Amino acid sequence: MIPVDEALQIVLSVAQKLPPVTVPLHQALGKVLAQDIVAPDPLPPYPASIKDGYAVIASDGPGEYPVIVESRAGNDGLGVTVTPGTVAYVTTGGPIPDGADAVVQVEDTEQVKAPSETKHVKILVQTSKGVDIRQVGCDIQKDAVVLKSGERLGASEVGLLATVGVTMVKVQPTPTIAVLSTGDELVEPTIGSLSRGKIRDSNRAMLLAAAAQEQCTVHDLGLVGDDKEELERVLDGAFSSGINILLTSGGVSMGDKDFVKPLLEKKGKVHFNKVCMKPGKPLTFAEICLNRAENASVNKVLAFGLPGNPVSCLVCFQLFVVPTVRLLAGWENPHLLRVQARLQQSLKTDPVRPEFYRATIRWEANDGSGSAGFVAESTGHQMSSRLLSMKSANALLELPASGRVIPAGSSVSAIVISDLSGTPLSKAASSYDSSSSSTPHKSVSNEIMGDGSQDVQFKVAVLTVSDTVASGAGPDRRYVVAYCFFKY
Ligand SMILES: Nc1nc2c(c(=O)[nH]1)N[C@H]1C(S)=C(S)[C@@H](COP(=O)(O)OP(=O)(O)OC[C@H]3O[C@@H](n4cnc5c(N)ncnc54)[C@H](O)[C@@H]3O)O[C@H]1N2
Ligand code: MOO
Repeated sequence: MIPVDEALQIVLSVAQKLPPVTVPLHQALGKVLAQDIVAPDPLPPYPASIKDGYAVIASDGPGEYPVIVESRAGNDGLGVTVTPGTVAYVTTGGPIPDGADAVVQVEDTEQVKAPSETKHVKILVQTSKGVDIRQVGCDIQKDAVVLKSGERLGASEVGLLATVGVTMVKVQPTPTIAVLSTGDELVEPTIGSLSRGKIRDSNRAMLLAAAAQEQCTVHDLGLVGDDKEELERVLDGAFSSGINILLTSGGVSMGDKDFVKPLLEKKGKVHFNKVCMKPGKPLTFAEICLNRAENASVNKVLAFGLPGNPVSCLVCFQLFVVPTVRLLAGWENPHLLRVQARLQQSLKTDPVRPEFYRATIRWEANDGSGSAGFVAESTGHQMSSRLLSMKSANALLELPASGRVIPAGSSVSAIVISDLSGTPLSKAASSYDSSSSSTPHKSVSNEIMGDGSQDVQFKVAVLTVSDTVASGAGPDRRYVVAYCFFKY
């Protein structure tokens, strides 16, 4: 049995970043950039109005002026010059016509009954040069590096790519993962009534979901019985199909039909086959090198023999496979986030194996120490067969092996295993006290959860409404909004 840190170090030293690929913008979300992105033009590309109002010459001061042109977002004011004693109507984002050097917002003006055909307006305030004008390049300068190789692309980064006109982008791909379950006791989840000795396969669906959550491309290799030849045939097929990672579940312990380990030994190099951890002791890791005839390049498959117990299986996925996926996908730091959390109840530790204890952590204004911090609540009985203990867990508490009891209130290291933005709110933060406020507002989360339904689905349509964009004169950032609704 090797320690967890050592095992993870081995895995990460064997794993290698995948070669970059070029993808269209809509496939870039969540990927790591493999090139610097330079702005080919400034933003705004022309001096633009910050307000709906009138472009003026500041030194003209308050008074009544003819409106010589209307420069809406788009190109309406092109070729017209504002001369002393005249103004131009402008809308937010619209180009400032030549000659004007400030904008007076509509609220500081008054419409004048037209003395002639030309519209007139009364400017009520004294402004000064540059007011309410975005100068060329004030948001992004021409030739500025807006994104650097190695940065991960979220919604705002996708928006920046769109802004600078990058529609094909070089990124690190995410790995392709194949998943299979082994065990004669397993039947497909579609089976309604179970015959004696049979259970439904939870791990394959779970691992496929977990891999998809990490943005991997997934291959379902199905269910394989405890049949060595059949298992070897499926493994061979998987290895030659161009996958980066193979995940098997079950068949890695000491049973007479645990064929995964001997087969991985036959196919490649097994780096370790037991890790000192609870749960997950029989975790096996192997490196399979394949010479692919077409280009003679060596293709490497990282194979994880995950334990069959569902909790052990998913804990090993989190602790070992997630950092591996991140490394392959080019993350600078592939390690999982750790925070400190205070125990809500005392916990007995294992005398031999460090334990990764399933817990729900949440932020409290007073974590019990008098200061703000995370508190950790147990998800209940920690048997490695009890997947319910994993259900609401957003952290794995790292409990060192000592056999002793860690008292409630102690601060322990918690490995974050899910997006903390979904973390339950503390009572104080989530409750809406109607007596203390006359505002009829309720938090959205309270409203959604109030009727007990968590399965609320939203359909979101995103539309850009802009003359500037429609005329091709400005960037369309609807991707930024659209991608905010993707889970990744
Ligand atoms: N003599 C020993 N026996 C065991 C040891 C040991 O050290 N010596 N280790 C135990 C530990 S710890 C674990 S964890 C399990 C892991 O065993 P395997 O990885 O070989 O898994 P199986 O024996 O195939 O299954 C274990 C358990 O999980 C259920 N299972 C398996 N696959 C699935 C699936 N896809 N979906 C749902 N449930 C699944 C299976 O029915 C068993 O109940 O070994 C201990 N034994
Ligand atoms: O090591 Mo096992 O995964 O405890 O049940």
